[in-house]
Amino acid sequence: MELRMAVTKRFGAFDLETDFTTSGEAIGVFGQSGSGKSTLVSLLAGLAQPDAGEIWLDGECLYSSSRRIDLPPQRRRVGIVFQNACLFPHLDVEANLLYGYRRCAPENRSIDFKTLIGVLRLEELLKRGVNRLSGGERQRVALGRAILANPRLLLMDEPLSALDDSLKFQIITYLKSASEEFRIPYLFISHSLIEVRLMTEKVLAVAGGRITGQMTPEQLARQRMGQSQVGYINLLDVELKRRLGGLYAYRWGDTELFVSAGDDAPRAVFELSSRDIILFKKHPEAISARNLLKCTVLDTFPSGNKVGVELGCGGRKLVAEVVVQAADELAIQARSEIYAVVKAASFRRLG
Ligand SMILES: Nc1ncnc2c1ncn2[C@@H]1O[C@H](COP(=O)(O)OP(=O)(O)OP(=O)(O)O)[C@@H](O)[C@H]1O
Repeated sequence: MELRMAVTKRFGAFDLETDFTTSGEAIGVFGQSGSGKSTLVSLLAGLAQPDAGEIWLDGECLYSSSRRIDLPPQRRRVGIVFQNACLFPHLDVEANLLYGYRRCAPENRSIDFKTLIGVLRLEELLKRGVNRLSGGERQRVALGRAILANPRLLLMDEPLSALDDSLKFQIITYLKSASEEFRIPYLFISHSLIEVRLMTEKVLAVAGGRITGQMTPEQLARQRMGQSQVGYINLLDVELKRRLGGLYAYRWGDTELFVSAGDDAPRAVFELSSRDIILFKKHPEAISARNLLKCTVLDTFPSGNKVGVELGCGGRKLVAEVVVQAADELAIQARSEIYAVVKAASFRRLG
């Protein structure tokens, strides 16, 4: 997918002005509340009109003020999933889904209904009224309806914001697998850095109605680490090995991690703040913390008044942070060996 948006739009005191080109299959739009993310979505989908400029999607002009082009929403082939599923309350799940098909020109109806309901696990819900669905089920139906219209681009505008944390991370799996299965690229709009890191491979950062940069989610996370209350959040994808009394042992790359907040699910994602990792130059003796990880320093980078330390650990990476004096005392530099110590209680389960 290739998108170019060079547009201006003024709403009272707020003015949006963008001039960017981006390409990819999983792109994030990240910014604080009021930065202009939803305005971008509306302009791209044709729900609002720019004051001036041009919008191009995959080589087709959707909007041009100078050439007087303004394709109506249904001809843009851009699907949207909003924060609140916006389903038709008087229709059941199946009828809501089939509405997506009706929005699609017959020559573009290439999404197989059965495959879709399989991917989104909606088989059992087809005859249910949408008012009797949970928040997560409603979002799966909204996603299915948008996909059945076979859009060339799916806009997901804060699709997880209205969901509980535990549900959010289940829905992420559906969003990603449906987009991959049906090869539909997406723009994922969110003010949550964690969501953007889990969902996208490239991010457009938005602030005050401007695109302030394009970067990888990892670069964005490091950029924001210094200003964040919680430092850098490591995301660890783990597999359950065994239970040990009150602890759970997980495989993370080639490393075994001991976690107190585990459960019996075979796979999980845990968060670990860079501030909960203590670094030792030498192997410490007799410690109460359950995780002692032998690491190699891969990189160091400034982060506010601290130093970010990227560690290689059993084939995976972790980011820790230390104050400048500690970095000097420990002589932390690329390729040096170091021990990272983490308490079993420092991991927080996502989902
Ligand atoms: N239809 C409108 N009329 C007047 N002002 C609007 C309209 N739509 C958006 N705005 C204003 O434009 C600015 C950007 O809003 P927008 O919804 O795009 O931000 P956002 O980044 O999506 O925020 P949020 O994450 O809270 O949804 C806000 O100041 C908002 O009040």
